[in-house]
Amino acid sequence: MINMKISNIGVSFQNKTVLKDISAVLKGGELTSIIGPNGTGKTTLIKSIARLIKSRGDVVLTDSHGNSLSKNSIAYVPQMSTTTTELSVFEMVLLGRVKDLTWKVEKHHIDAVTQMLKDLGLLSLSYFPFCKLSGGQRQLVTMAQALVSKPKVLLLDEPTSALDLRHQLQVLDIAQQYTKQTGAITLVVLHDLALVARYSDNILLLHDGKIVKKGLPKDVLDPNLLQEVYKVEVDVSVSNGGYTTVTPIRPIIPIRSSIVC
Ligand SMILES: Nc1ncnc2c1ncn2[C@@H]1O[C@H](COP(=O)(O)OP(=O)(O)OP(=O)(O)O)[C@@H](O)[C@H]1O
Repeated sequence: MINMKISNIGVSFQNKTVLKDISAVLKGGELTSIIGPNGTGKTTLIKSIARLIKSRGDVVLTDSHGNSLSKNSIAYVPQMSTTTTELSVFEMVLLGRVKDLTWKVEKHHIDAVTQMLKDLGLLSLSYFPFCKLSGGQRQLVTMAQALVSKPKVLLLDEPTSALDLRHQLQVLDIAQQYTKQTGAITLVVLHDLALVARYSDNILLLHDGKIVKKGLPKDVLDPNLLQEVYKVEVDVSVSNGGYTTVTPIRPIIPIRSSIVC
């Protein structure tokens, strides 16, 4: 089983501290959600783990024998791809295999891309230019590109933000299945706490650049804790179908007075 040890991650931008002493241990086969209010450092944390930005502290990824795994084992899917490439959807997803490609594209690469496009319902868009896709379609293609690279660590930054209800479930189902079947570590930034409750093995709750709680969904999705962090009264309940729902009731401080100009 792979293991990721995050120790004392800290990030500052122009002397402003954005992340402080973030430490956690993540295990293979588990999907962990990162939640917290806007601007609290979720994207910064995921980018630090992907080593896309400089940070203090350490991220050590090891296999079951304790050997270090390289940065190439990590796939990062950003919040929204703004790529203006004329490449087709098929070519974009094939780029996920770039580490394995030589001068020739082998049949197994084509098959892997075709299967991924099928799984995500994108096959009919195979030869459509990526730059002409809708926001949601781009999100699905970027996810497909990440998955065909068979990452040991899958980092997803708000992967459902542009998706309709069906595609939200589809993407998170696929991320969960991938995590369980391959033993990968998956970290997902999400705002929808009902989806968080449904798909997470663990949750990291961030506030003001710090982890205020980490643990199982039942422990982190606590109404009092959520009220304290999000400054909103919430109802956490279980539906007849057995799904946890988190309903915002009202802000505990008037919205207008919380706006800082
Ligand atoms: N390159 C940068 N330069 C300066 N400040 C930055 C930079 N990137 C992020 N920040 C600041 O760091 C803070 C955390 O940003 P981050 O994007 O990590 O938050 P987030 O929790 O992902 O927010 P959201 O939920 O709104 O996406 C914000 O105050 C943001 O303005």
